[in-house]
Amino acid sequence: MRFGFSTAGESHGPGEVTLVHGVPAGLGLLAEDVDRDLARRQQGYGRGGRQKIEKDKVEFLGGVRHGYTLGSPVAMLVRNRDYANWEHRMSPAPVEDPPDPITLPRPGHADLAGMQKYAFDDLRNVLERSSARETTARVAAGGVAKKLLSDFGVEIHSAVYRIGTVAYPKERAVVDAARADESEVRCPDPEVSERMKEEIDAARYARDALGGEFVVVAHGCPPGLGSYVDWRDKVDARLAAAILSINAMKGVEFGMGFGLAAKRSSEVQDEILAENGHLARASNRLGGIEGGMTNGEPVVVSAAMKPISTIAKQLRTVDISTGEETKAFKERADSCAVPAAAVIGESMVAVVLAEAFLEKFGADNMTDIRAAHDSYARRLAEAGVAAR
Ligand SMILES: Cc1cc2nc3c(=O)[nH]c(=O)nc-3n(C[C@H](O)[C@H](O)[C@H](O)COP(=O)(O)O)c2cc1C
Ligand SMILES: C=C(O[C@@H]1CC(C(=O)O)=C[C@@H](OP(=O)(O)O)[C@H]1O)C(=O)O
Repeated sequence: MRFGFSTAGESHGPGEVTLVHGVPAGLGLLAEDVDRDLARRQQGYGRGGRQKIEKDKVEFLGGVRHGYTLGSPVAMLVRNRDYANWEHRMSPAPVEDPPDPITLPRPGHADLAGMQKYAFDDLRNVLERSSARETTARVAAGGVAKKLLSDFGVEIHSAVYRIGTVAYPKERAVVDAARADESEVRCPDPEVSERMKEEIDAARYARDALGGEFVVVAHGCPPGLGSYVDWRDKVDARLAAAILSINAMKGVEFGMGFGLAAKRSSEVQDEILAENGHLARASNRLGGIEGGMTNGEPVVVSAAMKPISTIAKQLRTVDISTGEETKAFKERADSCAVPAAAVIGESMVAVVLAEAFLEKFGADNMTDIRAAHDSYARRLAEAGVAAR
């Protein structure tokens, strides 16, 4: 089965579940490989009270034995500690005194269309699954994908380069992404990080919230992941879908992104140079992808996140139970989640690249995959067309 994953779980239910299929046998995999990114996803200046309650840790329920994958689906559980406070409201079994329905949909959240689509009169039934708490389960899948990729020298980092109106040059964020963990907002520049934090404080003080932009960089991808042959195989299209599937993402770019539309060709294409028997590029303005395939340069994907929609400055809405105009439902929320979204972005990029990697090199077991990978690298080197 092709590498990929599904998730289950509600935000305040018992836990977040991930089922990763198509994982090759023989991949070394420890809980700490997953827990590292679960912890990073919980961090970030501007998060709400929920992160003080949760301490996300993975439990493997299937697919791993004595530290190695078995080739069977990898099943993972992250328990929601907050469930202890929600057992009555989120009980899977019927309850005698159900809570009052919530009928004031928030503009910008999934509430209204979700109630219309699934015939709910209580938007809690929508909110619980549309909440970005689900991204915990995605980051668990990303942990498996990242471990596979790192065994072949592929490393993935991210950095935040805009929060609200405070921006840092994207090109510099790309170069310094490996240092972003040092910043509470995941921006590699300490001075800009402080200004971003002030921007978040100011928005929160105004009972409002913020979005921003982040970039994910994958170093060490071999050329030829993805394909130009079929539209479904193009790796940039798959990465774009994966990024846009993250809650609140409204735009995705590769390399210099939309900025290239205003340039002349000679200012955009990455010239090919011969360098000591290798090929090199004079630049990486296209973000490491040409013709729907990786080209051996770092893959550079960035995304724009819209501001959080649950705000204390409640926006106008209509009470679905009465038809009366009123103010939107409000509960505990983040005021900025761009730093967390960047970590989720890393995970989704890792999943897509791992899938494309296993398509290219086989998927049954690590020994055969390594042999195919090394043979490909040898052929490119012998032909003098290996990337730097
Ligand atoms: C890490 C993360 C945390 C989020 N936290 C909140 C939040 O606390 N409150 C909220 O209203 N939306 C939050 N969102 C955004 C909503 O989940 C998202 O806007 C909603 O699911 C509707 O989907 P859409 O924005 O993609 O259309 C968060 C998103 C991410 C990625
Ligand atoms: C719980 C997480 O994110 C949540 C995403 C979210 C939303 O509406 O998307 C709403 C908030 O949850 P709560 O209502 O419990 O405060 C966020 O904190 C998480 O990322 O772990």
